[in-house]
Amino acid sequence: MRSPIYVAIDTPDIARAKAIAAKVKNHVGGLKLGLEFFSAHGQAGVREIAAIGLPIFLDLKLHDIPNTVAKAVQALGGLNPAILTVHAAGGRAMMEDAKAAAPVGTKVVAVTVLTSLDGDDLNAIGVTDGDPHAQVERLTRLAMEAGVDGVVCSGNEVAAAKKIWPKGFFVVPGIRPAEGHHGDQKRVMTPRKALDAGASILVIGRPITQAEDPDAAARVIEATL
Ligand SMILES: O=c1ccn([C@@H]2O[C@H](COP(=O)(O)O)[C@@H](O)[C@H]2O)c(=O)[nH]1
Repeated sequence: MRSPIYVAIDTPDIARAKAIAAKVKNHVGGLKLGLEFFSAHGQAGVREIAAIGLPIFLDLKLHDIPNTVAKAVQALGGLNPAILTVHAAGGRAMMEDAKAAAPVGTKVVAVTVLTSLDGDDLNAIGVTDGDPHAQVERLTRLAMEAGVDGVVCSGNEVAAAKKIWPKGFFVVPGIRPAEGHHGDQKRVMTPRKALDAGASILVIGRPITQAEDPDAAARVIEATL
């Protein structure tokens, strides 16, 4: 069975991105490319990384009016990403139109509450109950009604999201293999606990990419699953 680990290759340096991808390719399930890489290298860069042969998760977190997002999804369609993200906060019509515009084999997944946000951050942007859990539940229901394939949430909420949407696809970032430095992530969980709670895939960046030996780091994490 394919590993649930998708490595977040967050760098604008294409040589470094290729080197990391080549190192980890035998022990992970896929590669995630996000805004940092895409802003630097666009679709041509994505094709170069896809040539390594692993499924590509294009994490662009699209968030705009429905027509604009649908046209962007259409423009990205030729890349046939395995997974593509939009923001659930863009609303139901935006998610419906994103799904309708995506290629048949692409899972469209909606970001609920970024794992870098906590209750105080939510209060500051007007989510008045300031409760990440409640907001993830609310946006999971909306994403399910909109007909996308699943949601992105932290390991802390994935069990509740799965209860709402048993057939959903759950992407869990904010993965930290051990206690210690979380960087900018505020809602974190270990890989084992996140899988047990219901994650479909685990997104792991710096704990692998910043390791001296990224392949060894991926294998150590895989052994805990
Ligand atoms: O809520 C979210 C949504 C996406 N991400 C992305 O996942 C990786 C996490 O990287 P780490 O280095 O493991 O922290 C990164 O690419 C984010 O853009 C997220 O962290 N949280």
